[in-house]
Amino acid sequence: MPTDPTNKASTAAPSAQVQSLVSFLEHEAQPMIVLDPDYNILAANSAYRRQFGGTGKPFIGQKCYRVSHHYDLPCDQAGEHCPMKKAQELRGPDRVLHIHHTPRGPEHVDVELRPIFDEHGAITAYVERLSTVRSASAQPSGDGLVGRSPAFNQALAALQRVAPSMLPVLLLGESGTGKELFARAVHASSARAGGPLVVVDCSGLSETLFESELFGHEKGAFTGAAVRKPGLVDTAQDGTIFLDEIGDVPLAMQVKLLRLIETGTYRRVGGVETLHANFRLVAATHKPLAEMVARGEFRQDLYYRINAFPIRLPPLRERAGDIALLANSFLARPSAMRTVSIDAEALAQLQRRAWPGNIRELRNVLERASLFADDGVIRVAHLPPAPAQPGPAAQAGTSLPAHFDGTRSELAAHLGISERTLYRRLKRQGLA
Ligand SMILES: Nc1ncnc2c1ncn2[C@@H]1O[C@H](COP(=O)(O)OP(=O)(O)OP(=O)(O)O)[C@@H](O)[C@H]1O
Repeated sequence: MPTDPTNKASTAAPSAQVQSLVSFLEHEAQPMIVLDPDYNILAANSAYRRQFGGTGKPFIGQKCYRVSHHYDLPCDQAGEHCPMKKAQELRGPDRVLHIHHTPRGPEHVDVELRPIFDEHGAITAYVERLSTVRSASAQPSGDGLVGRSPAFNQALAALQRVAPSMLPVLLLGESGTGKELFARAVHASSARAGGPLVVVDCSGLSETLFESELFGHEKGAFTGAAVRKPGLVDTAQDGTIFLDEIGDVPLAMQVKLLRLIETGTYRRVGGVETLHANFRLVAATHKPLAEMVARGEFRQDLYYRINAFPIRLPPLRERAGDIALLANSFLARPSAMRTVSIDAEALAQLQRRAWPGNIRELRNVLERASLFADDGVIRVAHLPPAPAQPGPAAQAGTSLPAHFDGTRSELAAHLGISERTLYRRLKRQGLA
């Protein structure tokens, strides 16, 4: 196999078995390396050399944990999951999501390791296949999901597993934790990425409105139905439907939703024809659905259907390690009118806050602070005063001010919550 001379280092000559493996892997489209059982990289195929080999540093003969992580110890001794350890124990393949150093900076990489056995059943080598994860960024990025903390990586690893399947996904997380962004990433990482993604906000929709929005209606189905209207299920053919705040679907509608999911069929309002749906379901809620089932507020059968693959999205306070990365991402957004940075003291203060409004609140605080940063640097003085740490009850539902002079969207921005969430809360308090 032709190897880059700069990447050669002294290592034992690979066995004939490993040599034939290497030539077999050379023209695989995905980056692959061959490792000995002592973590040494024996060979890399051309796709690996192209994608990961451009640092100018040698990697053949080097330890995999040095090259990919700049660690001096194997991953498991550095507090991470080591797929080689696991593959050795299982005597089979293991897969893990890691952040690797690459010529482009840190990147999320999906790593799969397979052991290679000799005729006596001993492991002689491992083949590692690497796929760069495109649905999230481990360095500041102008758009999409960013994050690299263990709590974020866990949710991302789950997303990577489920996205290519047709399984329904349930995203569970507080307001502003990125449920919609995750739903978009599930769609974009699936085989349906070329199809539509239809977002349905289930909160604030009455039963009849929900039904006609979802299933559409025939001409004359009800007063005002002057023409036949296709429903969101029609629009989502060959794509994904994202049911946001599924916990708000009225009980009577839950039966129809269940039938749609179970049989893949539905009828327009006022129609007799049975239509066939073809969509992948992603649902989200900030509500404790299991408790709602116990209280009879949510149908158990529907819950089991949608809960096939739950992913918990961590609140920002559980991923404070991502605050600098998120802040630098928001400050680098193309919407920013000029380049603004944040000083270390202001950043440290942001890292100590509780963030009941999660990432949305962080984004709003930074946008506001940018307007005060006349010399292009956000300092502590530009941040809104840190609110007293709220108790758990207050955290569950940011309390609304008694009086506010401004529009609904200004009030939402002021509270660091979405307009949708504000509407829900106003409704709950009988104000909407
Ligand atoms: N991991 C992330 N990286 C970058 N931006 C993020 C991330 N997660 C969320 N955001 C941003 O935070 C804001 C809130 O995200 P999103 O609307 O997806 O949250 P949500 O959980 O659906 O909120 P709600 O329940 O209130 O509708 C958006 O501006 C989104 O772009």
